[in-house]
Amino acid sequence: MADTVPAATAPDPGPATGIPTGGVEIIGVTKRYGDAVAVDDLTLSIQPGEFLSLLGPSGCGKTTTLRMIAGFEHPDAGDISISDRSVLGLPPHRREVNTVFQAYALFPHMTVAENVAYGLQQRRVPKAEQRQRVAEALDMVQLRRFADRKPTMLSGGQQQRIALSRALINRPSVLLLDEPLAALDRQLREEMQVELKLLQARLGMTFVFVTHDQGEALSMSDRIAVMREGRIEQLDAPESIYAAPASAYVASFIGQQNFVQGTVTADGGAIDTEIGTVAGEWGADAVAAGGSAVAAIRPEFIRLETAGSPGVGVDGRVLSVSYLGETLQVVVGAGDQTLLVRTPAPTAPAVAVDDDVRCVWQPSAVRLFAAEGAPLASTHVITLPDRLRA
Ligand SMILES: Nc1ncnc2c1ncn2[C@@H]1O[C@H](COP(=O)(O)OP(=O)(O)OP(=O)(O)O)[C@@H](O)[C@H]1O
Repeated sequence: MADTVPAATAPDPGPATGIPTGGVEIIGVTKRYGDAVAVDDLTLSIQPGEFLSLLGPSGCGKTTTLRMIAGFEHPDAGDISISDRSVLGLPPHRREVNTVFQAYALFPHMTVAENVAYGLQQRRVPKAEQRQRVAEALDMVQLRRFADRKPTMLSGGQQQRIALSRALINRPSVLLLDEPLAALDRQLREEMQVELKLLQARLGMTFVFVTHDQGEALSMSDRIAVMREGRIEQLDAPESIYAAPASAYVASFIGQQNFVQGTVTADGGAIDTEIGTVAGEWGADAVAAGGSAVAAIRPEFIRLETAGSPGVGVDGRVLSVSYLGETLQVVVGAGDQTLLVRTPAPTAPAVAVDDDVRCVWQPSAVRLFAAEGAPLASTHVITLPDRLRA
């Protein structure tokens, strides 16, 4: 995320071949920096017109992957093709891509229209055509009325939309976006997410979007590639990643989870834990009987009932109740384990701290995974106050 240089201009699309433009094939790509492997034998096929997000924690190789597609970095091994042609060895400006960075780097002394026209000017596109294309590009982001203003007279969100229209004006087949919304405040970011998705659908252009924000990836993407240490851990539609994560890592990275550690039972379909036997469905590979595993239950899949009610679950005591607007968040202590429960506020049961309750869930909502060696990234862990342990 260090670039402050406007994205390179893209050439006009190649000759019509009948092959839809904008597909990206990454085949067995590795990138090393000294001894560190930033991207590790990565293979990924991005469809023309797809909105694909690369999602993962800092340092997992998202930006390096994007920069190799753009041509700012070069793989040590493997191949990358765009619209069915290998781009290895091609400089950024000869690829059918353009990039939008987090730092939008608009020229402050130029007007909005001059900023957007910059790439066309460099390519000596005739003035009349420049004017028409700038107007079109500003219309795409609904900012034509600001054409004569200086960027400093606009909000952060408007400046980012100008950076977008500057990247779109050369009609790239693929738009690469490296955390373009990270600098915006939350409300603006959410508005821009909707706008970006609408724009992408309208243009039918391939978008490759780098983010470490799972909400952003879930709300915009056709598919999400969850990355870990230079590799793809899971590639799937947002709803599949959310409902059926393949590993505890993916489960911990997308949404919130209650993780309960245990040992796989003899029949292999459950784990024995501190809060009893928890049955569920295996994420990817099942662990053999007696092995260490973890059960993951999302807060919104747990229902609160009165203590002693029937149903699969566990009895506990309410430790805290927080009103979050649309939802009520309740933390329940059961032995040394705490469970986070989230329930729609309008239909939430009336519960208060120290109430005895029963947390109930459907076994089909529980995912079982092999226990990870390292602690899970966003494992829900709350230390019980001593007074509540007794
Ligand atoms: N120019 C470089 N020189 C040395 N190491 C680098 C360089 N660029 C990236 N790396 C290393 O490669 C790994 C992957 O970095 P990369 O920037 O692709 O991750 P990322 O997932 O995009 O992280 P972030 O979200 O923080 O940008 C990291 O360990 C990083 O330190």
